[in-house]
Amino acid sequence: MKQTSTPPTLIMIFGATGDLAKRKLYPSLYQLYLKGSLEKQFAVLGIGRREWSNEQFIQHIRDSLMTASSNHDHIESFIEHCVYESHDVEDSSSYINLRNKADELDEKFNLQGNRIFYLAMAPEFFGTITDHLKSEGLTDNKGFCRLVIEKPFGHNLPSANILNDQIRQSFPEKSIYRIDHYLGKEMVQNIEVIRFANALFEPLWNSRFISNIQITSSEVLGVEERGRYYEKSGALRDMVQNHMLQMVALLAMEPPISLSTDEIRSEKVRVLRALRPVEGKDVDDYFVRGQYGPDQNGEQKGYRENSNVDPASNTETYVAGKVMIDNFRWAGVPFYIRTGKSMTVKSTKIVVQFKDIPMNLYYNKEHSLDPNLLVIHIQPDEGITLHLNAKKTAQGIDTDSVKLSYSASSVDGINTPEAYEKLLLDCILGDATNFTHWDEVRHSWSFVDKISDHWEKTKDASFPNYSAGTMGPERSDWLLEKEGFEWWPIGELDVEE
Ligand SMILES: NC(=O)C1=CN([C@@H]2O[C@H](COP(=O)(O)OP(=O)(O)OC[C@H]3O[C@@H](n4cnc5c(N)ncnc54)[C@H](OP(=O)(O)O)[C@@H]3O)[C@@H](O)[C@H]2O)C=CC1
Ligand SMILES: O=C1O[C@H](COP(=O)(O)O)[C@@H](O)[C@H](O)[C@H]1O
Repeated sequence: MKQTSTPPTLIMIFGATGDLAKRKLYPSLYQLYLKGSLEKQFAVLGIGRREWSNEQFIQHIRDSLMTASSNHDHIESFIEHCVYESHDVEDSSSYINLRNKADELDEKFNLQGNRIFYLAMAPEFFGTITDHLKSEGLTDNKGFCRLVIEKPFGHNLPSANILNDQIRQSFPEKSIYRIDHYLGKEMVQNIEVIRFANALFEPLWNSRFISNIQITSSEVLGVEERGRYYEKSGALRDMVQNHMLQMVALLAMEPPISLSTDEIRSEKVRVLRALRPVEGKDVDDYFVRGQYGPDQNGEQKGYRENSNVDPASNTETYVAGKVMIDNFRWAGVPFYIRTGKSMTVKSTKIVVQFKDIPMNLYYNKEHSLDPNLLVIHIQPDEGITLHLNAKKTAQGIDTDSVKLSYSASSVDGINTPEAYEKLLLDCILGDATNFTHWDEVRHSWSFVDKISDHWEKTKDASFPNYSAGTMGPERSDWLLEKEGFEWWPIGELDVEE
């Protein structure tokens, strides 16, 4: 089935031999190709350091697609559009070869000079690459030039600032597509629709009716082979600065006056500007950090036992926090967030807990009323569930909790597209709505830096403080308990199909 058709495009992937390209980018491009979203006029120019022949590259893509896709029928025609160029991004002299190759592909596939430069490489190379793309004339083409940048965008605000200044020398903000793959997830995109397309929710979406919002993104996997990266990052920079705060912004923003990229972004920025800064000793009241140790049976190893990890590492693999938004709508409503590695379940869920009704007519000693909840299931299940109270089917007026569920996969009957597929398509179409603007990045770092500054000054002597395979350190329960709340057990809230 043909989706939206796209303009002719050359997609230059820097880091074409790497993990991200193999696991996400080629399968996503192939899916777009299968759906007819890539016209015949497209080409992929893969760039890596290793000296591969074109045949080796094509075999690499074939392997990736054979594993990732269940439809192998069009692999051979797809890879006819893929070409490899060995190139060290630090070698200024070889950009001229790249330019020639890009021009050749332009002509061969009639790409009308449209180019996307996808930087799927370590961030230390981003600035060098963009400098050279401009100085060697790769951006002097007659079509559009877009730059896709992978995370992490800097390590803190000062480094993000430097990086931003550098890439802005070569690309204007409107041509920069900073990836946050959570913004490509179906149910993250659905947050806006649930809020703004339902008369039922929007009038209640404020501090008068909502008592707290909980966002959990838990992973079962540990840090595995990514110790080198993770040691410098930790959960706060890896997940909170980007994905978690983006979800907070989408949940908390005011209705935009239109669905244009600029209007949505500016509402998100206003939320990020309103985040209550947490610094110094206050960090210990608002945030909890954790690091996993081995599990009770010794089957799963602890974080400190991973390769490229300091055996006395102070890096957090878990963060829970209370985020306050100091504006009129959200005064006094805590947004609790938590994310971590090596936890019990792989799950991302948002639980919106409504305030209790003013007087419970149905209260008796045996049972109290459950609060109304709206659960937004981001992954692995996708959908929404509304938890209500209704009369028990029996004599009397006893109440029971009931759930109204919508499961995206069972209703729509299709697998939702992978986040990267949607984001690549958006980029080819020139829609930057689901990418992060510099202002969002700037405010997120500013919030997160104050927390990491405090943590860097103070070692956590209790690390490791949760066992692999559990829901994090006990102190994260205290964070809610002291305010009369508790984490909703996300493992038990699955959407009912
Ligand atoms: N992997 C993932 O799931 C995710 C990755 N990311 C981000 O994506 C980016 C890439 O990650 P990932 O694919 O895992 O990294 P890899 O280490 O697997 O790949 C790195 C790539 O960079 C290339 N490279 C390194 N140095 C040079 C150089 N001097 N000149 C040319 N090419 C070079 C490598 O080429 P060669 O091997 O030929 O030397 C390789 O293709 C990172 O920013 C990461 O943070 C973000 C989210 C998820
Ligand atoms: O960006 C990242 O996200 C993944 C989690 O993504 P998900 O789509 O599987 O929820 C995380 O594992 C990784 O550490 C982080 O860099």
